Amino acid sequence: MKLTKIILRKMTMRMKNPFTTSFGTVQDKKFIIVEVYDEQGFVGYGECDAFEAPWYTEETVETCWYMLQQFFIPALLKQELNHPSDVRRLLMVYRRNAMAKAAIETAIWDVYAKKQNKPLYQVIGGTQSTIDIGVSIGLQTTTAALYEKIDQALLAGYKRVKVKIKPGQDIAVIRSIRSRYKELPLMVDANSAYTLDDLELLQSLDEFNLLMIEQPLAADDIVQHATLQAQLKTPICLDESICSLKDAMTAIELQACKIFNIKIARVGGMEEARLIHHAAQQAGMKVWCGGMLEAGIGRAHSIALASLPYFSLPGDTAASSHYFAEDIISPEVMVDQGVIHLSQRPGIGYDVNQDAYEYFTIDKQLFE
Ligand SMILES: O=C(O)CCC(=O)C1=CC=C[C@@H](O)[C@@H]1C(=O)O
Ligand SMILES: [Mg+2]
Repeated sequence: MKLTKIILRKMTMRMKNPFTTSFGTVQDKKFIIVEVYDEQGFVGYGECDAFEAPWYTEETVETCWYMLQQFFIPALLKQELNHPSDVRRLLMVYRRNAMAKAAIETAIWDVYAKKQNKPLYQVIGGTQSTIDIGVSIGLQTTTAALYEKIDQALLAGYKRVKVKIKPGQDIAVIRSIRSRYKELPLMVDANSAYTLDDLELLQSLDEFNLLMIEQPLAADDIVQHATLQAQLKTPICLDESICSLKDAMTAIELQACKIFNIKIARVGGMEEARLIHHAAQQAGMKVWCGGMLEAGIGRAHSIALASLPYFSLPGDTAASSHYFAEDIISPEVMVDQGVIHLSQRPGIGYDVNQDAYEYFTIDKQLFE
């Protein structure tokens, strides 16, 4: 397979509701789409999940555009590729910049699957034709607003609820949720808002029967997470700390967590995500697929990933309509009573909705 043409698009889509974490708020989601064409005219799509500001990881929309334009596109355009897994090796000489790498690598996986006339999920080794889905609820300003979001999620049939916490908006909030929803499969995500000085506070979350606590400490605190996990009953799930297979192996070795949230963008591509899945399986750790408030193309890739055999906990890939009034794919991602049925069509399994796609494009660059 040879890539003959690549198009980068900068897009912006207004989210139905602003999403707030311990870092800040996203209302207008800016992102990049990578379109790759091969010599036979097949086209594949990848989405870059970086946010506008570097609060989740160090990458931004602009740094990803730059890395793609200056390094990753020149490295891959006109290259003869035997398999999409070659991309991981070809881009390894460039340090980090995982989200920019993942955007082009996933587009190449899509082309490859379309050339094989097979659904991407089967090409990567996925075996589950349905996957369970939960929702992630951002920080709310009132308890009433939080209850309303939880009620909506339950009404739609989502399989679990994740709520964000931060210092000052933690124990009392979780206590009130738990007293109102006794059986709710519930977890919390701190997005690195605590330190080991908060040990007692984090231990007091043990009484609420949470599925897990996601990323309580800083991204580079793998050792500190091991210290914390040894003193908590609730499983720790690592998100921001795991940016590569190597990070995953370190966390396994140190017993820093019991669960990984795998995101294709954060780890640098579909191949790295698969390797982390396989390592977790060998180590007996649980995995699930996170979300990045992505539009339909990123969402489709995450859905394919979550079909790998060892993904067992509900993911964050909620329906398109949960985030946006209109998505850039057709059909949109639908969730039926908390379940997504994998598309059996070739590649990512969704078409681009051309009208919406053009409408949300704010910049475009062609490489040949
Ligand atoms: O619904 C989704 O796409 C998941 C939303 C979500 O929880 C997150 C998205 C992006 C960054 C973080 O705030 C966060 C996470 O940490 O998992
Ligand atoms: Mg998280």
